[in-house]
Amino acid sequence: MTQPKLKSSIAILGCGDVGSTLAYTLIMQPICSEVIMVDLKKELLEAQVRDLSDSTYGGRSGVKVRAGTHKDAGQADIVVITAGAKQKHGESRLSLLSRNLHILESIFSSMAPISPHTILLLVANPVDILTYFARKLSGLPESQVLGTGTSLDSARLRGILAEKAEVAPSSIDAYVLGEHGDSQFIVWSSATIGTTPLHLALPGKLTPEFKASISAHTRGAAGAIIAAKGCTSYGIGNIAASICKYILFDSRSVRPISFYQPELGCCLSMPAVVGRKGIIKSMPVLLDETERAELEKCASGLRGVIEGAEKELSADEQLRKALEVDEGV
Ligand SMILES: NC(=O)C1=CN([C@@H]2O[C@H](COP(=O)(O)OP(=O)(O)OC[C@H]3O[C@@H](n4cnc5c(N)ncnc54)[C@H](O)[C@@H]3O)[C@@H](O)[C@H]2O)C=CC1
Ligand SMILES: CC(=O)C(=O)O
Repeated sequence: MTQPKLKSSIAILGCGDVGSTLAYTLIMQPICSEVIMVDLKKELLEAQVRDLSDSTYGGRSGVKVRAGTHKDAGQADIVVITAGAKQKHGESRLSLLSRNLHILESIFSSMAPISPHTILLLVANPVDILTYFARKLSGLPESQVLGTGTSLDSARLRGILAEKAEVAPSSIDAYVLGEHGDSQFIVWSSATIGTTPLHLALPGKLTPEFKASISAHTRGAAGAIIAAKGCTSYGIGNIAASICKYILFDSRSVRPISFYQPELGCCLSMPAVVGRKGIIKSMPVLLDETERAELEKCASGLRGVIEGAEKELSADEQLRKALEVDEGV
């Protein structure tokens, strides 16, 4: 007779600023019974595990933190990928692609074989492109591969609109969709405060200038924080932990998440129901003409980036094969 599974484990690949903040958030809530930390930097890994473990001894969270290998990680309930280079001041997320795609490839070859039940959550940037390739490299069903996408941008949007409307952020229902990057767009047409459409809640304020300044704030938030402190970590730590909770608790929360969009040929954020099996279903979204055009433009840009990356991967593969022949492997 098989024993019931009592543990819920989350593996975090990359225990730098984002990975360690996520681990700390998972412990403090608490969201799972075990956090497995993985990093190539052995000293950093050990130090993070010791420091995070220290945070568990005084409280009642009961979460066990341990260092693991990539292979261990591949058996966890959720694998969160934060491993990768981060933007320097003035760099775009897309400029990280080549470095982080190679890291992603090496992660999947070290993790194999991945448990068929694992849910993958991509955080490393550019997150939509890496989610697309993680889907291919992992061999997991599409519904089990998701990226944090514009969840963080939507939280930032909530924050600024809450300030303008002088209400709690939790009362704002507004989404940033598309790319977690420069081509993201705000769905103004369906934004509400409570049940009140935004144009009624903020009478006379929704001018093109107001919208442009809110979009610029949301799009530029990461750059502004990185310019001053070198990374962003608390916002994404909380967002990634919440998504882990929706999964392990099968909460069926509707969030803007990056996942594969068959009709657009790429991964980008659209509202989805998130639960124990990952993306339970996508939620239809009503877009006006401008928003629809923004979505098409965003998807076409992402498809262009994917095509370029696919060429780079196939050139790498050819080079690898040629070297193997040369070396008589
Ligand atoms: N999606 C989002 O909203 C956000 C994404 N990010 C992204 O998250 C990523 C990580 O950012 P930080 O933690 O600040 O960077 P960091 O440099 O502090 O940490 C990255 C860690 O990954 C490790 N790593 C590299 N290759 C690895 C491998 N093969 N296996 C295991 N670990 C490996 C490094 O040793 C390093 O410790 C970046 O790509 C950043 O752009 C950051 C904030 C928000
Ligand atoms: C770094 C990043 O992607 C963010 O904070 O939005």
